[in-house]
Amino acid sequence: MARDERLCLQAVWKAYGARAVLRGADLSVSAGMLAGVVGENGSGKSTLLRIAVGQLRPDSGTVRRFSALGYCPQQAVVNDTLTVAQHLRLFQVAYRLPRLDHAWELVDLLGFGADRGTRAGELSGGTRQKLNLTLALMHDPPLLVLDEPYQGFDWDTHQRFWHLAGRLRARGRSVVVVSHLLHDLRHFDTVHHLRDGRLHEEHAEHGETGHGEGAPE
Ligand SMILES: Nc1ncnc2c1ncn2[C@@H]1O[C@H](COP(=O)(O)OP(=O)(O)OP(=O)(O)O)[C@@H](O)[C@H]1O
Repeated sequence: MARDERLCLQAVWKAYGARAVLRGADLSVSAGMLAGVVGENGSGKSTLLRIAVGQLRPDSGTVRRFSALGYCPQQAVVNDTLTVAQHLRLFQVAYRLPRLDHAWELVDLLGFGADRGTRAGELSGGTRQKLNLTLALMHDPPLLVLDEPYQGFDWDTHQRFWHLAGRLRARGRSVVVVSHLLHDLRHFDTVHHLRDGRLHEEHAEHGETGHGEGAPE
């Protein structure tokens, strides 16, 4: 095990019927690391993340997690009949959190406090995604696995997300993000390109997150 490793996938294979999606994928993420997973549509990024968090079993290979995690799935898993505030209280119980201060800070940072009393089924797509992300982050776990977490975010919120990711990294959290956006690659410490079922690490030019993005604290 590498020093401070939080997540380790080795030789992971996964097929759906005859279609082999993952063919020996390896991924290692350490503490304080912001890792990007990129690849074409259908290359298997969500499959890889679902295996990484234990939602899906690989056909073969090993998956090891060395800490609690927060998972933001591509599709928000929320109950349309519950309000934003009710979701936070429900997850407070699930995560056994004494307080919701951090959760409400995230709501403020992502800018959807005005929707605290709105039912999830009546939220806009972007705001629903803000709730999805808040539910993954509110217990402040050491490992975060985020599948296109900013879908539908406006530009300002998108920038705030990267500022937040930079703060998490600075506090030693490990963050894995699936991204489609070329201009986001500069934020990552390592970029892992999923191609033909395997991850190819490409060296990030520079990690800029948290350094002068201009988003407020
Ligand atoms: N439950 C499933 N049953 C059968 N095939 C599946 C299933 N889930 C995914 N697939 C197929 O596996 C391949 C990889 O899907 P996956 O969602 O992991 O890709 P992705 O890289 O996340 O795609 P996108 O960029 O479009 O989100 C696709 O061809 C998809 O159709």
